[in-house]
Amino acid sequence: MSDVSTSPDRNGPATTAEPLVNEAENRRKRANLAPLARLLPFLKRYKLKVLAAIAALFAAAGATLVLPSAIRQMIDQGFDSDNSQLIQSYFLVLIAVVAALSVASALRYFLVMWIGERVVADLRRAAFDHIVGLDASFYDGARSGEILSRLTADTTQIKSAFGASASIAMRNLIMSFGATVMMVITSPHLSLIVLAAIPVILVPLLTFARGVRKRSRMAQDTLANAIAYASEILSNIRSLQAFTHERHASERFGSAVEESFSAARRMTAARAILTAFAIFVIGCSVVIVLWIGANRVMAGTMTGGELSQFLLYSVLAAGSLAGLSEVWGELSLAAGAAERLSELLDIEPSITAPQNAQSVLHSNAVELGFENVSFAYEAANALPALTDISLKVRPGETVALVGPSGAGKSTLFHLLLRYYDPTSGALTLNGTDLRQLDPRELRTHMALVPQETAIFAATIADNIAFSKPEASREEIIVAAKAASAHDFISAMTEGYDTLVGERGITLSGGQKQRLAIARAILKDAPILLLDEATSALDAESERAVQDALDELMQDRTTLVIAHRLATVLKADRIIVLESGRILEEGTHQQLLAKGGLYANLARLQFDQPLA
Ligand SMILES: Nc1ncnc2c1ncn2[C@@H]1O[C@H](COP(=O)(O)OP(=O)(O)OP(=O)(O)O)[C@@H](O)[C@H]1O
Repeated sequence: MSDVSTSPDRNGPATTAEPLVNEAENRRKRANLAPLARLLPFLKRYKLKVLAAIAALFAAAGATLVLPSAIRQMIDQGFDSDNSQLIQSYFLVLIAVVAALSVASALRYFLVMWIGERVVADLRRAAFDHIVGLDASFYDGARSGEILSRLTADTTQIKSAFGASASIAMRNLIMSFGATVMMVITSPHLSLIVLAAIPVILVPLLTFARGVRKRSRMAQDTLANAIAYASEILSNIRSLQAFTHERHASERFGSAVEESFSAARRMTAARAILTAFAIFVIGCSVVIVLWIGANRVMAGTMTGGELSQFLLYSVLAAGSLAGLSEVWGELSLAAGAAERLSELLDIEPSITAPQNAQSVLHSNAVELGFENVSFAYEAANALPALTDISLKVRPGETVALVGPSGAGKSTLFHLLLRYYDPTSGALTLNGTDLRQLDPRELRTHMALVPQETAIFAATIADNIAFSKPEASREEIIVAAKAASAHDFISAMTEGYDTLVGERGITLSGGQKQRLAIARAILKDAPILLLDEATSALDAESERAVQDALDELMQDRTTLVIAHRLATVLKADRIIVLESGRILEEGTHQQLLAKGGLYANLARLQFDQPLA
């Protein structure tokens, strides 16, 4: 039997699921920076800070560009002892420039990092809000590890782009432009030589940088795979241990990590060579300029100060250009990440509220209807899971669903909860088509007790209040008492404040079920969807759970996937499903008398003397 609350995992290991997007397509798109534009709305929220950061950036660049000409003045005039007064004030000005540079740089750093962190925080929130609103058919094909990696690794990549890289790129752009202009002003002749050399330096640098980027992409992809695998393993750790699969898992994770290490190593080696190359080429060009300049100074066509000034500007210009080529790679990585995130943000949930959604009157008298409902899951080769189901569940009635595994019982619940819409036919609530309702509002009318209870790493009280977060402690206790859970909760060291482990690892199966029932009681919804567990509860827990369920089912329209004789005996009607069709319908006695599938199932499943 399946747990309707965790349908994404039902199709076996998530490794078989398709990746969200085609990887080759992804690589093609990564080549340009356009996807970063998608993030502009996030930036626009902080306009003032962005403007301040740009101002600080210009101030820092301006101060840096002032320094070489200050040094030239000092060399050409300062060492002349006639001007000793001048030189003193000159150094004071220089200190003021350095002070301005340091303040502007600190401001730039703070603002840019702040913006980066803020944008990523907003982006993570927006992505999470979006993801939790996506419908079941999205999760049928998604890997949770991959989604997590988008929420963490991709956003981190964007943070570094918005933080460090974007500011370095802008600073380098401004600096290379400013320094080039100053070079030309200082010495047009030497500038010509340097400008002619720029393509010789840049072309191989950019080509090489592309190789670095490709390798770094590979390192990232392999790491994402390793992380997706680890998250899959951790969420199934018990089964892993039960099948003593640890060594295999460690080997697989180990080799994924090693693969990502060697990809990172290749990237680092390429980067190291790039750095050596850049330093060599830039160094040589500086030496050549120095060489030519020195000859000009000796020939008396240039002053020593001019040459120093020019050299400093050319070092600044060349350094900025080299830096630019490096951050370009990082920016395009961030563009790749932004692209991946945008794809996720662009996925529209297919189950949405219609415009002018009708609302359901809150009342306990709810009638459910299936009118010629057929449904097939979207998965490739999926056979129809339900075919031509017509059924009415009257207000307050309890209908038990019985049938062999795969008959479509959980699918009926999925459609009622509007995880999916039927392929044809309609489901109704008090006569209104469910598609006319907001799925969120619809679900407030239903309480689901799944076969496997989702327990969160929180206190027992918080776990019960999951269905009604505003519930008071008294309400929680009343619900727990009605669910026969109060006694075992009170026996715990910290009672309702006891922390339970992730997925309720510290609780027994029966205890978790009773918490789920308490949750449903607290929700107090008029429709009850109950997926009974077959897990072997001892007789006492079974009775406790049964009492709790009886209490819960009172006066509610109830659909129950039945595994207990007690449940089918109490049901007003039993519907027998097979291969997605209704095969038989009636009370326990009527169906037994018929001697059909139900009689067979009852004999096998309930393992009880059949009255
Ligand atoms: N998310 C899904 N994607 C594709 N096919 C699915 C999905 N969920 C269920 N199915 C298929 O739909 C059919 C009906 O499944 P369903 O879970 O409703 O049966 P069930 O009667 O609840 O079975 P069980 O008692 O074993 O849980 C099965 O053939 C199943 O393989």
